[in-house]
Amino acid sequence: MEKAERIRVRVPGKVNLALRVGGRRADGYHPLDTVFQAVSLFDEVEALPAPRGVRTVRVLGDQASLVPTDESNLALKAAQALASYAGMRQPGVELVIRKTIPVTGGMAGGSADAAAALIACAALWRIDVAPDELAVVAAGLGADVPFCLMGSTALGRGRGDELVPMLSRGSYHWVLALPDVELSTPEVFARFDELNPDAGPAPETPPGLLAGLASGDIAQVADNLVNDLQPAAVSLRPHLADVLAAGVDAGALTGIVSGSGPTCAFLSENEDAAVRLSNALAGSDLARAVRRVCAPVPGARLLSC
Ligand SMILES: C[C@](O)(CO)[C@H](O)COP(=O)(O)OP(=O)(O)OC[C@H]1O[C@@H](n2ccc(N)nc2=O)[C@H](O)[C@@H]1O
Ligand SMILES: Nc1ncnc2c1ncn2[C@@H]1O[C@H](COP(=O)(O)OP(=O)(O)OP(=O)(O)O)[C@@H](O)[C@H]1O
Repeated sequence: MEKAERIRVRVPGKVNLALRVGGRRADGYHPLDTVFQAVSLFDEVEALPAPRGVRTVRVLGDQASLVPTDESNLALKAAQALASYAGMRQPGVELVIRKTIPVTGGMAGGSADAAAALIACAALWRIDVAPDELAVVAAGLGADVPFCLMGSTALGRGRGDELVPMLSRGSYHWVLALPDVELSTPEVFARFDELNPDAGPAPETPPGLLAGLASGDIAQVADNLVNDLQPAAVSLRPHLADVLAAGVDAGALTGIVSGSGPTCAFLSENEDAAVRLSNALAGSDLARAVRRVCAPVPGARLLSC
């Protein structure tokens, strides 16, 4: 009997090193000027053959119960979008998601699963799709999905889905604090609107950030991290201010809210400093979990076995 095909894709979460946000557009989205960096916190998506018309998803991991398994699951939506793009009629797939990226954490967890599902289903269904075409399908699924395909470090404009890969030197050691509070991305953008009623086009990414990334100067990168959604996230969840202060007190070069939050990301000088910081934060009761990651890492990739 032929062995069932087993396709696995690994995909990283992200932090935004700069997240400059402009005023709400007529379509409800906000213009962004952002620098994404993919970090070594990975979800895994497995695609198994299923009968024609049958598409299911199972989610495994600590926070699995927070992820829908109906057609609103972003990985299932990705499978559907790819089938439509390729003009296939009802191809089947059984998806299994192993989650490590925090759910509604501001690290693009659902977007990552969508990106991984695109690669996994393309392999399972033997669709020969060029990376730039896959990026178009990805953008239709959500603003962060194209970056989850690309990974590494990239500049994002438009809704965040118009990407240019960036020159980046050096290895970045982050400590992520996952506070025990919830925040939804649309809610944070809506609070941004209340706080910035006169916002115009997205402000520029600080030139010092681009220079620091190009030269691998971690201190310069740390000095130029910026997140325009941070005041909105902190005003909705004031606890985040305590988490940010605790990370800096415990030795981080600096700390920022990741994307729309609530995850707080702290940049450390080197790996030893990151170990000390993560121990200090894990010993506090400010976060439900603390993770140490490095960056940048590649985007969604097939695993060979
Ligand atoms: C906060 C970030 O993670 C930063 O990278 C992204 O901007 C959010 O990306 P995402 O979650 O993939 O976004 P989507 O799933 O496309 O949109 C979710 C919601 O976020 C808001 N949204 C998202 C992106 C953007 N440029 N402007 C927005 O206002 C909208 O309310 C939208 O309905
Ligand atoms: N495969 C999936 N994994 C995680 N969340 C999913 C998935 N499919 C749908 N969702 C839903 O999407 C919403 C956003 O979850 P997600 O984990 O992507 O948040 P996030 O990381 O804050 O997003 P972002 O950083 O892209 O704004 C939640 O309501 C979640 O239940």
